[in-house]
Amino acid sequence: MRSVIILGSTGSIGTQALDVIRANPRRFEVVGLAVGSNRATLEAQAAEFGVENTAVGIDEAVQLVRDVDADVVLNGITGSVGLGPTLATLERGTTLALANKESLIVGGDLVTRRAAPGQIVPVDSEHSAIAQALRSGTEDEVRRLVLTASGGPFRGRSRESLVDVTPAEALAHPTWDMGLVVTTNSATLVNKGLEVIEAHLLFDVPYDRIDVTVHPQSIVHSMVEFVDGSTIAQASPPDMRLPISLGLDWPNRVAAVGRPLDWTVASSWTFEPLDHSAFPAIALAKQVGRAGGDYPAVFNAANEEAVAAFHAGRIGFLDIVDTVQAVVEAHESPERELTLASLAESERAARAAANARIAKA
Ligand SMILES: NC(=O)C1=CN([C@@H]2O[C@H](COP(=O)(O)OP(=O)(O)OC[C@H]3O[C@@H](n4cnc5c(N)ncnc54)[C@H](OP(=O)(O)O)[C@@H]3O)[C@@H](O)[C@H]2O)C=CC1
Ligand SMILES: CC(=O)[C@@H](O)[C@H](O)COP(=O)(O)O
Ligand SMILES: [Mn+2]
Repeated sequence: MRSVIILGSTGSIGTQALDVIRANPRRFEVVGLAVGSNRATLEAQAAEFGVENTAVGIDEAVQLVRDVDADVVLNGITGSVGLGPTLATLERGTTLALANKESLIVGGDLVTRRAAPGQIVPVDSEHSAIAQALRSGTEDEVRRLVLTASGGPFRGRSRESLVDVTPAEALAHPTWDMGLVVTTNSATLVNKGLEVIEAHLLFDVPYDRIDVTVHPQSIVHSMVEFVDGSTIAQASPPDMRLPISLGLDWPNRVAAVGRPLDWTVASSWTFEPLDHSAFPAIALAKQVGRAGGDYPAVFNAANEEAVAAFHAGRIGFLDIVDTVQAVVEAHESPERELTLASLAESERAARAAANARIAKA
């Protein structure tokens, strides 16, 4: 029996994790639940799963992780606010099933340095796919990681045609049903930019050996190219319960957690190159990833502010990445060593810079 703490239990990742656990009551036991503010759903979940330890808000989530014994903590909180619980989990020595990519990207080596080998198990679909594919070869046999991107709801559109797109259009993801922030990030391709940095930090592969290809069907979740020219891809219908289940009990597979591909019907999987002129976010993310230090945190913080402003009707869709780019370009990294305190200050300054630009838009 694996004991599990779920952070963000009311969200898309959290509720799908509870689906996995509900279907496998002899394999998993929930010992802690944390949410942002949705107390009513939290209480219903705690009653259903018999959970005594619950938390509301980030400070309580950090305390929950510190106080409660568990085999694995699933971090399904959205945003860089998830950094505290990520660090608390690693410091306690508990396995971290990581959906909250922002905490890794923002913390960078402040996070990776605290993690024992294998302590972080990726839940993000692309990184779970890569982790599965990497089991086919040794580290020095890996030539390249290839992340797939759905292309989002605006795939194939020119930059000019995106000026007036609405939040509702941006939230109409073609293949995945996810929370508001990650869905918006899929539309701008900021999500894929973040995922390139996430892949670099998780698998220690240099940026010039991490590629992205657009795969609108979201069936191939990512690939590893090996030195002999062989490429191993992980494929399954788009359903986060599969990578979540692997995150909860890596490297063991949970039977019947997802439906397999149906080979009795005709289907096509297609791949196409990125359109960097319409979607500059991935090139920008690689630039901040290479710069390192607090640059990824600045990129993410500016994006979080711009996404909120877009949904509040304060800026247009193209202003999201334009704001991030302007904040990153104006940022001067402090000479001092990166610490949690300096990171918090860099994020605060980036949010202020983003909001100053948004106010003028
Ligand atoms: N959804 C998906 O399929 C995928 C998601 N991810 C990543 O997983 C993470 C979660 O995404 P998703 O589930 O879609 O997001 P949702 O918006 O659906 O859920 C967010 C969860 O975080 C909780 N939360 C928000 N703020 C706080 C806080 N301050 N303290 C504690 N809990 C908080 C929310 O609680 P409340 O309901 O009370 O506000 C909610 O439970 C993101 O990092 C995302 O990028 C990665 C791959 C796929
Ligand atoms: C399911 C998942 O992992 C998301 O992060 C997904 O990758 C979003 O899809 P795209 O960013 O490829 O549109
Ligand atoms: Mn993903």
